[in-house]
Amino acid sequence: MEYNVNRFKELVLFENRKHNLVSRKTVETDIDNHILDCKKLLNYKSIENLLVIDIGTGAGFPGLVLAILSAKTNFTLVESDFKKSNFLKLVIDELNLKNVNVIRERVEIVGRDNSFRENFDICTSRAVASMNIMLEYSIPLIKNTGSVFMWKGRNYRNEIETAKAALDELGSEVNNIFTYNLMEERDRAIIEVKKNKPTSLKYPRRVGIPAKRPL
Ligand SMILES: C[S@@+](CC[C@H](N)C(=O)[O-])C[C@H]1O[C@@H](n2cnc3c(N)ncnc32)[C@H](O)[C@@H]1O
Repeated sequence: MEYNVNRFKELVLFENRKHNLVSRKTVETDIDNHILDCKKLLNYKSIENLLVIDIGTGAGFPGLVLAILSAKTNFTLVESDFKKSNFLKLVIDELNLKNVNVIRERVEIVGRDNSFRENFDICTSRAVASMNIMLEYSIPLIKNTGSVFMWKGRNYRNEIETAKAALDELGSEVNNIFTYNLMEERDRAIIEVKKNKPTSLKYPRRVGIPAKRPL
């Protein structure tokens, strides 16, 4: 497993020189922290044997890192960007990972597709959109009583405050907040939101609308 994490690291650094997958200025120094940040979920939650969907995986955070570390868990990675989704597929092939698949599509479209809708035990996402927008992307995809885990910075309380209407409208509530130190004291949080009822077919709205007119 550690070998695969190290190989993933090498591939990010190598491919990043050709394609702009992660901010070039900081990736060489920050990559270990990005990986550590992703791993933190496993300190709080056992994800073994679950069906997980990761939204906006980018170059692999957190969905691909967690997939490398959790061979018994099945991951679907949603990433609309062509270069990034190709990179995710390249890593999956190189490491011969059998527990991951990649969907190159906007999540608003995936969330309206019956083969994905209300299908996952948990959803993860890091640095994709503010919490109110993320809720509209993620809640339709998880099963009733499933959970969404959102990686946030120290500003998470404001995000929760702004997301109150979205939490309500989507029949969900903040269940837990895990805070930890990454670069500084208590600078990171993973917010767990629990779904309490099936999602109205109204959500997610059309591509671009959740971000343009957040709930
Ligand atoms: C800032 S990056 C973060 C990537 C990664 N999660 C991380 O923590 O490094 C946000 C990613 O989300 C993807 N994304 C944003 N909105 C999306 C949407 N509606 N559907 C699918 N992917 C989306 C972008 O293409 C981008 O790769």
